[in-house]
Amino acid sequence: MVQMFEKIRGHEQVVFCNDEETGLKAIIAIHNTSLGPALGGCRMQPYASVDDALEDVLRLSRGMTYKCAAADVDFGGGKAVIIGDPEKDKSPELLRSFGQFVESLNGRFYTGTDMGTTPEDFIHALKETNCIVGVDEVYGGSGDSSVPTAQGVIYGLQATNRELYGSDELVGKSYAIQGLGKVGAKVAEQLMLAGAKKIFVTDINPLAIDDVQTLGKRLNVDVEVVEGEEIYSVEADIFIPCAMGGILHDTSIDQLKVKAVVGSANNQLLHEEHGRMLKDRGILYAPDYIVNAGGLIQVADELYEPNKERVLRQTKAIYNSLLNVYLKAEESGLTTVEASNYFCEQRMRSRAKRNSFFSHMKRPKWAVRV
Ligand SMILES: NC(=O)C1=CN([C@@H]2O[C@H](COP(=O)(O)OP(=O)(O)OC[C@H]3O[C@@H](n4cnc5c(N)ncnc54)[C@H](O)[C@@H]3O)[C@@H](O)[C@H]2O)C=CC1
Ligand SMILES: O=C(O)CCC(=O)C(=O)O
Repeated sequence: MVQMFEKIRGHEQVVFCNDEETGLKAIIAIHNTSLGPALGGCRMQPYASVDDALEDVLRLSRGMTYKCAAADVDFGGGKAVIIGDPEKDKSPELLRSFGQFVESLNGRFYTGTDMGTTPEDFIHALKETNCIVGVDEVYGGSGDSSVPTAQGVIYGLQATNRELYGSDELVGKSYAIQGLGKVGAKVAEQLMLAGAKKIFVTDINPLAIDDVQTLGKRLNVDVEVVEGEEIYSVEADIFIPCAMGGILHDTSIDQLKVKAVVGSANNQLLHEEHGRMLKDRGILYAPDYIVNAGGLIQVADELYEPNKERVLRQTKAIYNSLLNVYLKAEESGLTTVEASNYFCEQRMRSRAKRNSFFSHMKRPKWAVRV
């Protein structure tokens, strides 16, 4: 018992959802609601154990607290994981059952897609709860959140080029992209359109590789496909992780030949100390939760009635946030993650009295859907 509380230290609430009839086994973690109700996607994965699932949801939900603070949205950090194979174990009943558990939290947790789940899945959950975001526009949602996420990565790359080379220009540089899914493919396309000199890519999905190669030929950009972990050792200006987390560790950091890492993947650092290791190697690290906040900004905005223009404007703020973090890290000797955490914790402390625990219903300004 004591051990379990030790494990969830720092989190407000962890809910284990078990429905034997539909086979649902899920965990919802609410990390911190001092800025507002928790918001974060729901991942479905065939975790090897409940411990692995718990560890993932705890890390991801903590990341959401910082992401909300960095993006300046009045929401807190939460996330959910469903234990199961997204190809085999999904059913409308399972997703409705998940929706019922979300509803039982009475507006303390809003959720939507993440890896392994799609906006279509959540149409079933939406039948049981209003606390669902990111479904298609025809169902009242704001649609594909990977569009602003990819745009945010581009702003992050521009800010990083400014820091490294004194200019925002994406043109003439080389980039290494890991993962060409919803976000990575869009980033690759924008870089090619912006005149990138060369793009190294890797993905386990051959179709995603074919698409990017076809586009490279059409736009006359040199696209080189590399296998798996080779992506860590290519000679490029910036590495862009857009697949799984935990990929920046002792071995991969040793191999990196880039000047910076700027990508969408959540929880890129295996441990926070790896931020120090990157700094010591002279590699500029853009904290993932700043760079990949575009999707969050869109789904948070959706709860006040979707407005694409407003989302784009707020996503653009990623550029300045990142430059501020780089400056703070440079002046203070902190790593970029420590500098960024510092800003977020400051914001949480200053807002906590206004958006306090359980009080979102009382906030007069915004009509959060309940
Ligand atoms: N979609 C969004 O708006 C947001 C996504 N993120 C994060 O960004 C990352 C990418 O998200 P999406 O593009 O939406 O996911 P996705 O599932 O559409 O794409 C992931 C891609 O990575 C590839 N991949 C998987 N394992 C790989 C491996 N070992 N090596 C190379 N490629 C591999 C997959 O084949 C797929 O093409 C995830 O970490 C996600 O949590 C973060 C914030 C928002
Ligand atoms: O992008 C989304 O749909 C929601 C936000 C989220 O879960 C994330 O940023 O990881």
